[in-house]
Amino acid sequence: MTDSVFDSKSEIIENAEVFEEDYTPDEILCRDEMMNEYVKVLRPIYKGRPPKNAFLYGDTGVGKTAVTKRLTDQLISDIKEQKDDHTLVANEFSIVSDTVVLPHEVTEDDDVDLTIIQLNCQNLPTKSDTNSSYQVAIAMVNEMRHQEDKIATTGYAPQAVYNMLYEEIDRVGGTFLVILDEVDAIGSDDTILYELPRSRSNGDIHNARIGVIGISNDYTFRKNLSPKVQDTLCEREIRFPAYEAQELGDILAARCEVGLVDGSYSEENLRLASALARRDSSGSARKAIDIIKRAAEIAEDEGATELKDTYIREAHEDLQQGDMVSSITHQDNHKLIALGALAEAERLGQTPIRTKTFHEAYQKFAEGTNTEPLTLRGFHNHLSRLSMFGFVEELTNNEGRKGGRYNEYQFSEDLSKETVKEAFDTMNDINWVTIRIRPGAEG
Ligand SMILES: Nc1ncnc2c1ncn2[C@@H]1O[C@H](COP(=O)(O)OP(=O)(O)OP(=O)(O)O)[C@@H](O)[C@H]1O
Repeated sequence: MTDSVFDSKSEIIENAEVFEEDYTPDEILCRDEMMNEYVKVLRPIYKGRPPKNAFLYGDTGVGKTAVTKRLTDQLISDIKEQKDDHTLVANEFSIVSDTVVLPHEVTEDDDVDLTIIQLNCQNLPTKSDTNSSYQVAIAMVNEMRHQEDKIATTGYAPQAVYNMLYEEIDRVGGTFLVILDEVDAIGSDDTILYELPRSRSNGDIHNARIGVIGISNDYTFRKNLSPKVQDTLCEREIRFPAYEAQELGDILAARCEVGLVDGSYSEENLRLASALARRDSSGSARKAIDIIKRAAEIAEDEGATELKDTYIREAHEDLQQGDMVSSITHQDNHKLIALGALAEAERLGQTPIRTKTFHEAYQKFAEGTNTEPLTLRGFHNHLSRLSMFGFVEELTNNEGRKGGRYNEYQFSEDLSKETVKEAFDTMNDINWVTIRIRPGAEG
């Protein structure tokens, strides 16, 4: 037996893969209704009829991707089975980063050729609003080309890219299912979403039929789509509601049964993890699974052979902290600078801090980051948002005639100056500034 420092004294995690993001569970629980709807969308493909378009929406972690993966896998295997007296040729596509291409199945029976291309629009090379449809088209062209024929992500006229895309689609032929995950990331230029479903009726392609499935957790995106896209893409809509705590418990129980050592956890542990996930993520299975995974790791580090509620609470706090860091990094520069200035104020023992002093601290921090500071009024708008988002707490004081009414600010219970600093440390485009604050700027 080896005696390694990397070994833990106890083992609770039996199969770590089942807690990874790309794991496909054996069974999708609590989503029967959505699966039934989804099957109706995919059924024409199985039957060799023209594919349908659909739009799936629901908050993060509610099973949109898991259900999609499960049903497309099943579609491929059922088509294979249906045609098992024909020759199947797996057409190898290379995989560009963050995109998944399921194998292209070519049967001798032309009407069931199926190519599934799945792209995560968030991971495309540019986030610029004006050309994301263009980037989707380029990514699709590259999915269908061999390494040496792939095209660059810039430099082509949009029409030239669409022509290449149609050429590739026609070359491969058959039925295409294009799944665009996080489709809202394509922004306001939704050209690709009406180009693709209409390409056959517009005479751009002749040998293929295309169905498009858009997946999003941004409800406003659907509303803002151009009417012609709404008509096609949203032909069918499938809404994925948040999971209830009980449903999260069922999903966790199934996951832990394969992932954790028998007898190392209790129903109560799972109930707590589900309740915490339900509370702060409005029902994300991903959150519930992450809590259990982290809690099991903490338990192993502690040398424990069983999960305890304290580990689950600790895991939850760790993850909250991570979520906080990432939501800070998504704020604009003025809000970041305001948070940095508040962290500095707290370090100097100046919190809660009055508005004018806070504004002065913000100005100093802004100067140190080479940012043009906002006036008190503009700054105040950002403060209101920070307090609305739950980063900052606004305290209203009333000292009557003597002192009047005034506001003071401090970090909310969920945020600390260390977390703000940690968030700054992860960002390359803004630096931390050490400032001095003149107390009593309010006069
Ligand atoms: N009904 C379910 N049964 C089993 N596991 C599930 C279920 N729903 C979600 N999961 C698991 O929860 C995690 C998140 O699910 P999924 O990726 O499908 O969410 P999503 O709705 O696509 O989220 P996002 O919008 O953030 O991409 C995955 O590990 C997935 O396997």
